Amino acid sequence: MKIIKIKNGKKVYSEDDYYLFEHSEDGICIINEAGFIEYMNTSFTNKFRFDKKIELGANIFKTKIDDLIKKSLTRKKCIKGTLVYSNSHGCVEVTTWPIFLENKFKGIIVLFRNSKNKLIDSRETNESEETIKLERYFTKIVGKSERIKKVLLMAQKASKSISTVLIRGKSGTGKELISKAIHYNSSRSKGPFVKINCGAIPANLIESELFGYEEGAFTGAVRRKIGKFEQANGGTIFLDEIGDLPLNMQVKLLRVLQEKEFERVGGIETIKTDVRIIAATNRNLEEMVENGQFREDLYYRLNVIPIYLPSLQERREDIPLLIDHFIKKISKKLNKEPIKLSEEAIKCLYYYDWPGNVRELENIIERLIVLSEKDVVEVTDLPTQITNIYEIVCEKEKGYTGLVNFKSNGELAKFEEYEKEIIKLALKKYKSFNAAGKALGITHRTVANKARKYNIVD
Ligand SMILES: Nc1ncnc2c1ncn2[C@@H]1O[C@H](COP(=O)(O)OP(=O)(O)OP(=O)(O)O)[C@@H](O)[C@H]1O
Repeated sequence: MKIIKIKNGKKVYSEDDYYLFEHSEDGICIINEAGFIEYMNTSFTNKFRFDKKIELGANIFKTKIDDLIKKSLTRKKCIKGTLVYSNSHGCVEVTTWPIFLENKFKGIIVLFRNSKNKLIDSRETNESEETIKLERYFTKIVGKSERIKKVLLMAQKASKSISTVLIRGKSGTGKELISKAIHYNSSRSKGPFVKINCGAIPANLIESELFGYEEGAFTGAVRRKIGKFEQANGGTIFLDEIGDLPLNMQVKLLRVLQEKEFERVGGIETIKTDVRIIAATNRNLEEMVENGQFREDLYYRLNVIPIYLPSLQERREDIPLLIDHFIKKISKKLNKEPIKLSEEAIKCLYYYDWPGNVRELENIIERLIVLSEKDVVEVTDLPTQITNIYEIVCEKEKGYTGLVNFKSNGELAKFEEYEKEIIKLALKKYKSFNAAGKALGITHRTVANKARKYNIVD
């Protein structure tokens, strides 16, 4: 019996790995860690596939496959439940198991079975369902991972209050996006949303930027200027990079937070303000407080509702969805045909560490849309900083599992075995004795000698 599988983005026929599953009455589906369907047995295809988009190579996050299954993948957990389908198929019992190979999450196996208990007419799971639904502005923020869902629910709750919010997270994780969603989902949405980047304005100008100035306040102040706090009256002010605010300005900000009033630079009139404050930073404010660089009282005033945005690395399962989102968004903006990425190219993006987070992903997709001349973008079309990491991941998948767990039983191997693997890896990655030697900090002659010794080259 022939079984179709997907390997490296291509359909291949195999009689080996999944042969036994073909004899099962139960529907069986295997989904990899990035959400791609790698295998479906005949029973699943004939009896349990209720959405045409559920096919080999499809990503489950783009199908109507049940949330229970998506949840099992994002949580890397076993989940049992009864699904009720509105058509003639009735109740189906679903069980999922996470697959771990050498402590690395590889995906899930999903088993579908017709339920004998026809009386069950509501879904039962051992997981508590999220009862709160995301509202309009938050549904636009892409992400299905548990971590981002928690952030969005917290941000939605924050939007219903007037308390100060402090958003933490590395650059490009979406802090500004979340703060806008909080504002536009709040009762202040008709008021202005005003942003100021505290890190981008020189220390001597920040006071007049925040609070404005009166005519003649300093040389060059030819007429009165309204500051950001006045502009934001009735709305929200977003203080980005709050950790960069100089200490003397921190005192003034504290007064606005406590008394809701300030004076323009060079002015005597006290101005009342009605502004909701959302601050953001990627700096460690707690450490700054300890070192005396950030006022403790201001820290507590700001940190009323803390929201931590995870890096993209911490929620890799959102990468395929974000890729899809940016392809649609950017190709529309640039008036270009949407590109397609091969399954392997998506996997490659999945394994990259994304130091610049979602912004970096957005920029890469834009670059691919602008430069791509092919129908399908392959791994070789991706920037080398991304493919280098992928090569190492592939090496690991082929058996090289890192120095400590080099042997499958977890024991250390002989020193020479490590050396051989390192030389092999370096030559594969850098192609020449010279470059490999440079990377390893040894001479090209040593690399060449060792490569011969271990029969890596003739
Ligand atoms: N979950 C998401 N869904 C869709 N787009 C996102 C998401 N997260 C971030 N983006 C996009 O990524 C880009 C960077 O986001 P944003 O400017 O909000 O990050 P940031 O954390 O404020 O960055 P910085 O700290 O550098 O100011 C923006 O174009 C934003 O629209």
